[in-house]
Amino acid sequence: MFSRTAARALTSQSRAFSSSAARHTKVAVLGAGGGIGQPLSLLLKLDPHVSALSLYDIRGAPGVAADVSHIDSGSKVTGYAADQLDQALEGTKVIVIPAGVPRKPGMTRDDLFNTNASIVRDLAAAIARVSPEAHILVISNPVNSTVPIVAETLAKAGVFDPRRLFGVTTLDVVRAARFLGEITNADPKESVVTVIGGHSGATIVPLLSQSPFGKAVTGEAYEKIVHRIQFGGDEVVKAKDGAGSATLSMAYAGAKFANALLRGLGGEKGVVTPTFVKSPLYEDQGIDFFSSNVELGVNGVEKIHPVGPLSAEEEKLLAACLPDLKKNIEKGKAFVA
Ligand SMILES: NC(=O)C1=CN([C@@H]2O[C@H](COP(=O)(O)OP(=O)(O)OC[C@H]3O[C@@H](n4cnc5c(N)ncnc54)[C@H](O)[C@@H]3O)[C@@H](O)[C@H]2O)C=CC1
Ligand SMILES: O=C([O-])CC(=O)C(=O)O
Repeated sequence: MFSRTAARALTSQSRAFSSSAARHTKVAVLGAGGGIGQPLSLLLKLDPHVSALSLYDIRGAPGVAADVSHIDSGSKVTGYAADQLDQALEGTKVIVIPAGVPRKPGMTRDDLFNTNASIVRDLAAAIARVSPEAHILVISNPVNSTVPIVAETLAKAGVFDPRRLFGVTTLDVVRAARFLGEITNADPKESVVTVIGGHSGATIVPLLSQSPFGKAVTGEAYEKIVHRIQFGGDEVVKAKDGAGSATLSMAYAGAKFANALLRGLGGEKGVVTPTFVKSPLYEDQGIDFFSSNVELGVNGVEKIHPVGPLSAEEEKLLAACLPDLKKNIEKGKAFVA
């Protein structure tokens, strides 16, 4: 049993935590009118850490903002039209970017490069000018290339801080937990899987051997679940049959990652999740962006964790990942150079 003094101490500690976790952050969504942008804006409106929500798109953001702004949570929502990007970015601490075209059946994520590279570069250039200290969460595909594009654009402007740039790979982590839960009958909250590498096909490397549930999966079942995690995006593209790619699960994943970052920025300790960041882990092989578990804190990236022990199968998956990832990163950098 707690003594009265201990109970009082706990209460004041939890008050202190809730005040550090209270609404204090202005967040922008660039691409807020889209399939991801709309539900993501809704979920961010519900996040207790968000004090203001700035919704921008080249079309439709004021309407989405008017709609979301009626929800009875504490944050203030403002929509911005195509010619109001600078106003949308003013004073933002966290910027989430789901702007750009999605896949249709038969396309790879890399097929989106020609359209999305310039969209992301131009948004990054505006961020460099108006809100260079913001934390930037890149959802737009191909993530393996768009994150280096943002990094190079910020670097050109002299404002790149690797602690504040994140490729959102959370959907791979969400899928891995769900798919593993499905085959092991575990609650997905218990069947969490670290996913490393990048965000497309063979560059997605799930580390099932590090999960108590995952390490029990072997043989054909192992091959199948790895393939499903790597190509989960294709399942949705195929089922939507020309109407786009994952939007609702991605909005959930984007809000989940944003919440983790906001908790870290608010001073919560021990917030660790995979994300695609500038990373030293495979730099000796010319790969300077990589997703692995990252501790998020008051400055953004606090600590990049090593990948940990890998099974023989995972070593093979990683060997297949690295050359593809390297090409994708180089393509992004070359675009800005
Ligand atoms: N990282 C990940 O795990 C995932 C990434 N994606 C990617 O997210 C992106 C968006 O997907 P959806 O929302 O389904 O597409 P969408 O076409 O429904 O929405 C994209 C939005 O971006 C807007 N947009 C285009 N150019 C813009 C600009 N310069 N500034 C601001 N907004 C602009 C469009 O007007 C549109 O509203 C795609 O590239 C897709 O591949 C999708 C799912 C998962
Ligand atoms: O598959 C796509 O094009 C969208 C995406 O990145 C995903 O669902 O993982």
